[in-house]
Amino acid sequence: MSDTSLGTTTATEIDTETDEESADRSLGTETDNEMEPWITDVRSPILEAEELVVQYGDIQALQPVSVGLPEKEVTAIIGPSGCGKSTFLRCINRMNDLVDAADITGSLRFRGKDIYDDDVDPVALRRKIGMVFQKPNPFPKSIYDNVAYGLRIKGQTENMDEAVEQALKRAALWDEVKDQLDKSGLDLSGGQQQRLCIARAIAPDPEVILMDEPASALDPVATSQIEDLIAELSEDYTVVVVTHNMQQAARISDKTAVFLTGGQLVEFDDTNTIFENPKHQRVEDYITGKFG
Ligand SMILES: Nc1ncnc2c1ncn2[C@@H]1O[C@H](COP(=O)(O)OP(=O)(O)OP(=O)(O)O)[C@@H](O)[C@H]1O
Repeated sequence: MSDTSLGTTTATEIDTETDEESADRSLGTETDNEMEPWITDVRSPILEAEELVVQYGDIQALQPVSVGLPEKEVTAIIGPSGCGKSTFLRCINRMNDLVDAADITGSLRFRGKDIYDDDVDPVALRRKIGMVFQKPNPFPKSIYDNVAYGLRIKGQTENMDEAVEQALKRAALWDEVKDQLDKSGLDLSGGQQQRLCIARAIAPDPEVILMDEPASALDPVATSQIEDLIAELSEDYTVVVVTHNMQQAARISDKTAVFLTGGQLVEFDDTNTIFENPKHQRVEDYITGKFG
């Protein structure tokens, strides 16, 4: 395993749980609780939510959510507007820490370690669990400096050129920008900017990449490039992607989580099953466009 240190917690501590124990817990005793039926049969999930609840003041954005997400696969999160998709995604790298009103209970484990434990440094966590947002948001800096940013924060001083090149290649942007690395990231097209943001997220060598509607602000060609890129990235990374676009979810994901009104995770399964043979009528109604 690569460096999974989350601040003061050592990789060794995180490693202490065996795959078997992890799977046991994910399949375990919680199934007798009606509120969390989607402890799934994902073996050795890299991320596990257990009874995760988010409240913004009086608004309960997430009902108790329990789910295990598979490693090096793409999980799509779908559901109607306001059902808690972004809230769930932002919990995974503690972005909701930045929202004063957010009250989070339950647990969310990354490789068995609860990321809400006191000894987890959120900044270190976000290097392991990077995020890409709906609207491309490159820094007003050069292409090179955008990608080098996370590496510098991490304290890296050597082999910067190679690392920047590698990240740009992995984000399928290198060929388009290799001769203009000093150009401002803001001068790229929307699709290029989003791939630059993906390069910035993967430069510090994360294990998980969270994407919140990464293509919804892009044209069809740029969208298709991002979708192809997501497929490539899942060979090396765990990708969790929120999308409003059900066809996109069906195209790009291995697993799909369906959240419905009230912040309830109603169904989680293989993407083919969700789209072809969902277990819940409400999910079928949503998938077939009867509501939402
Ligand atoms: N910072 C916040 N303060 C208060 N309420 C919030 C905040 N962020 C989200 N909410 C509320 O929490 C609920 C879930 O919001 P969230 O953005 O997670 O849903 P979503 O499914 O991602 O929606 P969309 O598809 O429209 O982006 C909504 O009722 C929303 O209004």
